[in-house]
Amino acid sequence: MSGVQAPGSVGLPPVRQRPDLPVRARLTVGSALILWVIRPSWLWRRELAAVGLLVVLAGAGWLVTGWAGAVAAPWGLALVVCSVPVCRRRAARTLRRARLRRHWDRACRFANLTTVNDRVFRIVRDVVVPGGDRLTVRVPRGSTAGDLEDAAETVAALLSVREVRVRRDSDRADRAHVDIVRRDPFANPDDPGVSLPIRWPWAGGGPRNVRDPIPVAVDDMGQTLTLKLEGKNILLGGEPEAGKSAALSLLLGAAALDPSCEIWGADAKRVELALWRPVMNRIVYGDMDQAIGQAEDLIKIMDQRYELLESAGRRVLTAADGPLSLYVVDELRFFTASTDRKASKHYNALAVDLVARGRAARIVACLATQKPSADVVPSTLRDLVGYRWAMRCTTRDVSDTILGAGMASAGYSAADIDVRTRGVGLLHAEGGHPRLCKSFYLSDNEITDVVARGVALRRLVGGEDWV
Ligand SMILES: Nc1ncnc2c1ncn2[C@@H]1O[C@H](COP(=O)(O)OP(=O)(O)OP(=O)(O)O)[C@@H](O)[C@H]1O
Repeated sequence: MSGVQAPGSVGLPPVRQRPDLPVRARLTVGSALILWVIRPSWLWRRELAAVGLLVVLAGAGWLVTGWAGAVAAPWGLALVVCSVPVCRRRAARTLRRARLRRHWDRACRFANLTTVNDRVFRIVRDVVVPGGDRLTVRVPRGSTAGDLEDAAETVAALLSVREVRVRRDSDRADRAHVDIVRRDPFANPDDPGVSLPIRWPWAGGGPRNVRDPIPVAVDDMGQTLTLKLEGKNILLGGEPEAGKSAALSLLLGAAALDPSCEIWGADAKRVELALWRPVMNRIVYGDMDQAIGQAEDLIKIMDQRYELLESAGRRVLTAADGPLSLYVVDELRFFTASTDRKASKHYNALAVDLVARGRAARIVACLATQKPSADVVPSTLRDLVGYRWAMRCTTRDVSDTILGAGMASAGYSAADIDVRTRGVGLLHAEGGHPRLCKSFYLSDNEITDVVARGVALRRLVGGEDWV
């Protein structure tokens, strides 16, 4: 029998063998019962309770009407549970949950995660999400969330799932959050070559406040991800057709639905922002001089806002001081690395200034580019951006230029994204870790509808005297 314990026979002998402890424990009848009968049965308690209930019913039926009742009573209950949808769902959920806990227990034991007292990471909460299961587990005494994180790959193999992710609870060291990723929620089982669009939750609603968290994507566990634009800038990169413009259109949609928001755009390809034109304050296409003029005008507005702050003796602009200005650039490369090098140098200096000083002046830059290399996105510009969103990239290096150096080696590479799942990328917000997600999608018809509502809202509000 394996198991060791310090001298003395009080308490439960450890099941896991610890070679550094010299004395083998003597299993008493009580401790053997706990280890080999009570604890394993506890994991089957729901099933045992169900069987017990059926046996009691059969006994009661036998007492009342004999054998006919003994057969009819348990079958009757089973029939009721199966035919009433609420009962059926509850029973299925309970059995599924019990099975998950048994599999989890067994995986932890095989992954050598038991403590010397035969304890494992205990599930305290489990939620079924589209990508699999999201658990909160209690860390047993003597272990840390890091132990589970180190064994995540072993646990994933034991559970036969795609991936197991572990995150320590930020408030409690004895709690960890575990994502059991069972399937790819972005895959289209009917036609893997077609990326199924996910409808944007704000597509059909009324006016919005652009300062609220904007839903932009769904992560691979089915959770909605939001971005708060105020005080931030965003850089989107990825190979052609990866879904950058589709992601940008969500930010444009949010801005369009907030009549107090100003939208400025620069679109080298003309067609990407064309649909948004009716709600835009100013748009330039592939013209360097116009793009420079537009950036200079935005800088003038920024300076005016800082002057307003200075004269008011304040440091923070509020919504009452003026609109939030969204500066959207689709295909940044055209402006930052054009054939006219002098003009591009000038534009780069303006763009860096806008991104660096614009945040406090309520100017938010959203920059999209196919090629985020150093010659296209000056590193000074890239380092100032709070949100980085890497759609599928051709190489790990390109992915790193968007997300930050070392991210690919840390396991976050947009080059690993399936080429068929358009709109899937890694979204990295300051202070967090990149999250695999798929952006919501606005079809051309939906964009037209959002724009029409944006125009109507602007007409309603009209006549405001902003700085
Ligand atoms: N979130 C999404 N859901 C479903 N399909 C998407 C999604 N995002 C993009 N797509 C599909 O991918 C196509 C290309 O998207 P998009 O134009 O946004 O790519 P892009 O990266 O801007 O391309 P380019 O760099 O050539 O401008 C879209 O027409 C659409 O069919």
